[in-house]
Formats: sequence, structure tokens, C-alpha cells
Amino acid sequence: MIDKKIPIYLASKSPRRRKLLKLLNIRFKSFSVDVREELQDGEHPVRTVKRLAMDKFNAASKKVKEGIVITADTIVVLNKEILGKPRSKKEAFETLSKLSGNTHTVYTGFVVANLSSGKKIIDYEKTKVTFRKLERKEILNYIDSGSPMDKAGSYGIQDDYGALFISKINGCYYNVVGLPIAKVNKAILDIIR
Ligand SMILES: Cc1cn([C@H]2C[C@H](O)[C@@H](COP(=O)(O)OP(=O)(O)OP(=O)(O)O)O2)c(=O)[nH]c1=O
Repeated sequence: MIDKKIPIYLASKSPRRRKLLKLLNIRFKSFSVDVREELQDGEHPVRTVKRLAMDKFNAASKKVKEGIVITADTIVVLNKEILGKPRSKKEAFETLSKLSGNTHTVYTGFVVANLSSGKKIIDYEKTKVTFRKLERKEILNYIDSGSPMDKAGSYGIQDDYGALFISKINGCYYNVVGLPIAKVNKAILDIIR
């Protein structure tokens, strides 16, 4: 069990991450941090998600001074190409067309840090996701719903539409949604020990 006396902060604006952390049945507060999420050519995806989660942690630790802070970053990788959040509807269309009929990998890097003790865990999870072949029309309909625009890879596995695109998943489902809760739970326990 997690000691309820230690304040826990989720530094994220993602409503999905808030929902996932609630599954751990802990009390926490959330606030957002403003970080420029820059992708670097040739950088390994694991390094990318850990780096971005650390950037978010560094920004978060300017706002709170004690307790446990959790941050995360999710990217979609297809054939070594990192697909972050789309910058336009056109880019969302291109991304979903690339994902159609293919298998990609979703990486989420996370930081769980105890500001009171100085202990910090930086880790990641990866999940393979296979899309069935998509029709042009269904991609356009999905983009019209607005849902792809704030999501890595331009889709949400948890969306009404998005769920219908997926034929197979290998690994942690919650990792795809944005927070690998089994690993995060273990990290919280390890860090307060
Ligand atoms: C692949 C996939 C991503 N996503 C989301 C999770 C993340 O919110 C988003 C990836 O962007 P992130 O930059 O990881 O997170 P964020 O900007 O939404 O939130 P913050 O940095 O404040 O924590 O994509 C889904 O919701 N479902 C999916 O199936």
C-alpha cells in the first residue's frame, strides 16, 4: 500500500493520464507543465521518451518542493520514424495512412521522483500495436471528430473510432493510453521504501 501521508503530484495536462493514475486508488493532485517537446533526428525512442519525461520533471520540480512527482511522455514509432502529436489535420492524415495495415511501437517514458528523499526512477514501457488496413473515408471521419489532434501517432486506442482501427496489441494497453500503470505503481512503492 502507498503511504497516504506523502503528497503525490502528477505533472500532466493529459486527462487520460489522470484517469489512469486514479486506477491506483491513491490521492494525488495534478498540474500541467509547459515543455517544448522537440524530437531529435536519429535519437533512440527510449532516449527520447526518457529525455522528455525528465524535461517535464525538471519543470515540475520548479513548482513543488516535496512529495512524489510523476511525469510521462508517449511517442509512436513506425520503422524508426517517431510520430508525435500532429501539427495539422494534414499531418494527422499522413500519419494514420502510414499506420494503416502496419505494426508500430508505442513508447512511454516516465519519471517517478521523491523530492523529499531525492530518490528518482526513470523508466519506460513499450507496446506493439497493429492497425488493420484503413479506408481513406474512415481516416477523414476520425480526423473530423477532432480526437487525433492531441495524441501521439494521431490516434487514441481508447477512442470510439480509434479502437476500431486496431487488429492486435502486444504488451501493456495502459502504456498506449499514456501511462504504464503496473510499472508506475511499482516505481512509487520502490521510491517510498
Ligand atoms: C497512442 C496514444 C496516445 N495517446 C496520448 C497520450 C498522451 O496524452 C499523448 C502524447 O503526448 P504527451 O506529450 O506524451 O503528453 P501530453 O502533452 O498529452 O500531456 P503532458 O505532457 O502534459 O503529460 O497521446 C492516447 O491518449 N492514446 C493513444 O492510443
